Amino acid sequence: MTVVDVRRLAVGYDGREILHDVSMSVRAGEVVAVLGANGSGKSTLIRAILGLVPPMRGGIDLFGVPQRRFREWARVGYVPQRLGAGSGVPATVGEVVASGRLARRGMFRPAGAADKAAVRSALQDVGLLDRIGDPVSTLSGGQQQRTLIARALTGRPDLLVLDEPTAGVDAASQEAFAAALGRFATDGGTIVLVLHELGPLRPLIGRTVVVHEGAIAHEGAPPEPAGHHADPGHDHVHPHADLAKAGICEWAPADRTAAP
Ligand SMILES: Nc1ncnc2c1ncn2[C@@H]1O[C@H](COP(=O)(O)OP(=O)(O)OP(=O)(O)O)[C@@H](O)[C@H]1O
Repeated sequence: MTVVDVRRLAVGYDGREILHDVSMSVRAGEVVAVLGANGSGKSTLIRAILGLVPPMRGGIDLFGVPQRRFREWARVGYVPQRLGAGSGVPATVGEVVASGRLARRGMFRPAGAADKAAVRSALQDVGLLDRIGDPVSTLSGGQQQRTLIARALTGRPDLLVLDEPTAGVDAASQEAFAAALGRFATDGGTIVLVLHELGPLRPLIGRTVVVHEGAIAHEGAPPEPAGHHADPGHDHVHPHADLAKAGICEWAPADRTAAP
């Protein structure tokens, strides 16, 4: 089954087109990483898939249904880039994660035993159960990201969409993150995520898609780590040396593979 089908999509903001002609599809159970230079439109593609930015042209189907008619949003979990520092909301970790159940249970029905169990299980999954009662503001950036993935997991989605979930996240959190995503994928979940570096997520990724100049410039299996690139700290995304050489993949030469 095709979970996400994007066809000849054009999207932009205020009439300025960012993505001109993007086609990609993701089958059930796939884990697809979206790569590309800063500003290439990766987040815009993710937002379009989630229905947060309307298409200018082209079409998007979710679970075989045209997006404008799609209503089963509880099947889709979203992990945004950041919690939003200084949002001023003194929510606890447990409350943030519980908010991921709202789409499932409806806004006005009180949380039941199943909701509470799902929250605890999702927090257990990301290694933060002991922080359930703490304000999220007291967590590190990586722990906040883990809270967001627990929030997405607690809604028991079929599709998880994540926007640079590991950017600037400490190694322990990245590992916990990778483990939680791995369990989700093993259980048959579908994942689309924007990444700068494959890092500990590399073993999970089945396919990479490179966005460049508003279109998909390359699609393929993730690169195997080789030589010094396999060393810790050198696990950077540079699968497309040919694109880099041709000058159409500007992020590839900008990675830090040349560092000692
Ligand atoms: N809400 C918005 N309104 C207007 N322009 C926007 C908006 N969001 C993004 N853009 C512009 O769209 C382009 C693509 O941005 P987008 O965030 O999709 O890129 P990205 O590939 O995710 O970048 P990064 O890797 O830096 O997160 C950029 O030029 C950006 O300035």
